[in-house]
Amino acid sequence: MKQPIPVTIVTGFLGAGKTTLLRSLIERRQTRRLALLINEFGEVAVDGALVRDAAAGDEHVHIEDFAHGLIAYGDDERFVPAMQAIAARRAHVDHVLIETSGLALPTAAMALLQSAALADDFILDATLAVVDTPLLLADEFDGGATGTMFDQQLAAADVVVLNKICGLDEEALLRAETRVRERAPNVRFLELAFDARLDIRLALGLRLHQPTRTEHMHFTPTMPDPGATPLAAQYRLNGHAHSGLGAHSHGLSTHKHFHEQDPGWMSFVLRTDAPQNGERLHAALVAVARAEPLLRCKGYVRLADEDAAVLVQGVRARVALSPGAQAAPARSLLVFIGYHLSRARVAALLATHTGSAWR
Ligand SMILES: Nc1nc2c(ncn2[C@@H]2O[C@H](COP(=O)(O)OP(=O)(O)OP(=O)(O)O)[C@@H](O)[C@H]2O)c(=O)[nH]1
Repeated sequence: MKQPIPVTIVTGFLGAGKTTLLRSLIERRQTRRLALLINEFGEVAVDGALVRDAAAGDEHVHIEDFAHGLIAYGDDERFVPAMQAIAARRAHVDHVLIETSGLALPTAAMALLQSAALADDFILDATLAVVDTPLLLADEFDGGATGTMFDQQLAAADVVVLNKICGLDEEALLRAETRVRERAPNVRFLELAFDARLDIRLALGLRLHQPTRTEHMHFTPTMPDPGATPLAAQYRLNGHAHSGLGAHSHGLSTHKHFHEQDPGWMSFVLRTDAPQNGERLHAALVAVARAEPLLRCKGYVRLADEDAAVLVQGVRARVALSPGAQAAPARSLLVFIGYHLSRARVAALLATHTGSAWR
């Protein structure tokens, strides 16, 4: 019988460090042959480009990205075929990693792995949720759409990775751990990470899920099979009970969340032809994050006297510009993500602070 390929799902709120974690796992892959699926909320695949840079043409790392989308429950047209294509190359793949968008729940991918189309070829190894620990400690995930998304991602995770911990003392780490445990009591492991660097043995090959193949069945009031496991002994899979009962109980994350993305979440791209001044652009992005509900910005820009692209990474008002791996683009391009974020206001603020038109 063929062995199912283990799959690790990496979730976490916008900017938590999911892509950084994947990059670091690629660097530490040793002999493992990896296939990665990257799902971004924004319409431009910045994360895919960053992960490709880390893989640097390594033939044992296969990367596929779907920008501007969500791996959705049932009505997704790309996820299942992409996974089936990986299954067809199974002799060359030891482990699959799926990065969900920062605004997606991992549960859609988790459930699809158990569908008839994929269950014979794949097994969920673990779901990891990466957390921006300073933002957690600053109560930035309390309440509202952000807090709801954060809690739902955590609730689906087996392992929580407390990331961005440089500068935090023991007492702060304990507080962060307590907050995660309070918010997501079912999380099994907590890991600490600097720059999302995890020992690969703590990330891959955890085998936290049993092989189960359940069609998406709804509860029927029949007697259980004599051999069915008691419900209490089953592995939790985000509200879906898995047993011979074919029960289907909804927990925190119902299917609704995959079908009806909250329309308040906005993502748009702004571009400019004018070469930028790094310091002014940095100050402009900090000003936008302070004035508007901006949660994430990222992209590549052209600076006035640089031949290489400059990578912009902003998580709220924490903005960093660093040298990118490729040549400077003809037009600078930034993706902005936020809740009820106004494209017009962000463009106007950028124009005021940088002196160039952003459209
Ligand atoms: N200071 C600090 N920054 C970090 C750490 N880990 C990641 N970052 C930075 O946080 C920013 C966001 O990291 P990403 O890995 O792109 O986050 P992400 O979760 O993939 O983001 P989205 O896909 O947009 O949701 C980048 O600027 C990273 O360099 C860390 O441990 N410490």
